[in-house]
Amino acid sequence: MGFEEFDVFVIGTGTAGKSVAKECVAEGLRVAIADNREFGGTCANRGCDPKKVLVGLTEILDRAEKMKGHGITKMPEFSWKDLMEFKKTFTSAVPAATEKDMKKLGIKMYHQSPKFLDETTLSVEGKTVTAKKIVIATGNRAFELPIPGRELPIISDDFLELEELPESIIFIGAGYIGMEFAHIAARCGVDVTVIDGESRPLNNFDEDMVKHLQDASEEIGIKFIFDAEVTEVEKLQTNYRVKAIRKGKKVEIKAKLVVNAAGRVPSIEDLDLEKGNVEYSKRGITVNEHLQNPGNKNVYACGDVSDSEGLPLTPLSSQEARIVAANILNKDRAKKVDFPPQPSVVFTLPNLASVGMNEKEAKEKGYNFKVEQKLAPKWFNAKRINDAYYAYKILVDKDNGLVLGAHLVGPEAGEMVNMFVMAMCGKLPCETLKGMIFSYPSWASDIKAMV
Ligand SMILES: Cc1cc2nc3c(=O)[nH]c(=O)nc-3n(C[C@H](O)[C@H](O)[C@H](O)COP(=O)(O)OP(=O)(O)OC[C@H]3O[C@@H](n4cnc5c(N)ncnc54)[C@H](O)[C@@H]3O)c2cc1C
Ligand SMILES: NC(=O)c1ccc[n+]([C@@H]2O[C@H](COP(=O)([O-])OP(=O)(O)OC[C@H]3O[C@@H](n4cnc5c(N)ncnc54)[C@H](O)[C@@H]3O)[C@@H](O)[C@H]2O)c1
Repeated sequence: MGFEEFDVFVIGTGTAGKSVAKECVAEGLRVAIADNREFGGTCANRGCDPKKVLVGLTEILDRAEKMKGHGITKMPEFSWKDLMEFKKTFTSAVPAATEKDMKKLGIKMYHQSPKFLDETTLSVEGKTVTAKKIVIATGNRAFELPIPGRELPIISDDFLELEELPESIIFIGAGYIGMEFAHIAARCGVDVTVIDGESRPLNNFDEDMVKHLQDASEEIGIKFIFDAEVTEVEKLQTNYRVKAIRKGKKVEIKAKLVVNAAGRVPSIEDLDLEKGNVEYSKRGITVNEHLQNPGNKNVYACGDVSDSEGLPLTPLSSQEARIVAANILNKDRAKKVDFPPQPSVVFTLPNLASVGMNEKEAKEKGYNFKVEQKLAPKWFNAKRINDAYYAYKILVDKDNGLVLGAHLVGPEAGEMVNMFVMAMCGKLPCETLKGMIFSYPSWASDIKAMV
């Protein structure tokens, strides 16, 4: 049994963990990092980045489909196999490159889940390791459905590795993953059904915008079954059968493949948190305003795994990592979590994007606000590419003209929402936005007409 001492031990090599490790080692601290999977985390290996590479191809198919009869005479042909090869050029180098980077910086690496032995001691790879500060940045993992046949569906990690697409897929869950992957599959010719226990997709997004997305999804052939709690998955000879209860009645559907997109939960079960007096709940590692654990003040948590007000999204993982590093290093910059407006985008086609308050929140908080809302397919930007799905809902504070929330659906909503982030962070009133000069014709230039 060896014994090693560190100033900081980081658990998890995703966006959050590697940022903390790098900042701390740069300041001369002795830093170690551990991961029980390939280094580099979810976003780069099996999340945002590879997903968006696949979306890139479907953008071409979508554009071509919409321009059929307006100049496009033949749909482009595509090869899923070649697309996956292209995707691998983004992902396959990530683990080795991450390790090389860590090694160069002098960060000690471990390739196993550490377990707490006490408040400052961990056991990893057969060694006992002590650290003044321990950072938990283990992210989320797919939620295992508590139903018979739970082992039969694949998860998003596996979808992103599919050598070929099956002829039909059932997605359990109409959240981010279910909707984004359903769009990819449907545009590549798969017969797609999405089943969800709620009465609509993407429950946290604006209902009106989601309705447009649902219409667009149905237009590309996606079938939805709502209010249906999945109760069992069965393997048949050539298909899988998904059983659900919908409004008291049994529903059964079949497909060649089932994807579990029913949510993600904190990855904390291997850490023996009790031994380290680390407080946690089913939402993740409990943190105070310094992202420090109230049970064990030597422990910080950041990224998806922290039970903070930050959404489980990549930019929030970076933001939280900055705060944790600043606290460990005792730096002057923001030591308390203070989240700026958090944009969230579902990369379906059209994109669904949102930042700030919805109408219910604005009402509850007592704002005196107006709602600027429109379906805008006749505006030049959408019309020139023959896209029927372009809509917005902007909440404006009547007292000072500031944007309280922006909810968008459209081909470039994922980019446009960032303009609203700037307006909100910069506290720019609508009159100021209207007086700005934006390039034309560009999607951003539409913002002046939206506020
Ligand atoms: C399919 C998919 C698509 C997504 N698309 C987007 C998107 O478009 N935009 C966006 O903003 N967000 C997206 N996300 C979310 C985004 O990936 C996460 O918010 C982000 O990666 C979280 O970073 P993190 O560092 O907190 O955790 P992670 O990147 O998940 O890193 C955690 C690391 O900890 C490791 N680990 C877990 N348990 C242990 C343990 N016990 N011991 C040691 N190591 C452990 C894991 O192996 C992993 O490497 C997507 C997620 C998925 C699944
Ligand atoms: N574009 C992005 O930013 C992006 C993309 C993918 C994932 N993510 C991150 O990953 C997280 C997880 O995404 P997700 O799509 O897995 O989860 P989600 O929470 O967004 O959606 C899960 C859906 O599954 C449904 N569900 C759960 N159990 C069910 C059951 N038994 N029967 C029927 N329906 C059931 C829920 O009602 C919900 O609508 C997101 O919250 C987000 O943080 C982000």
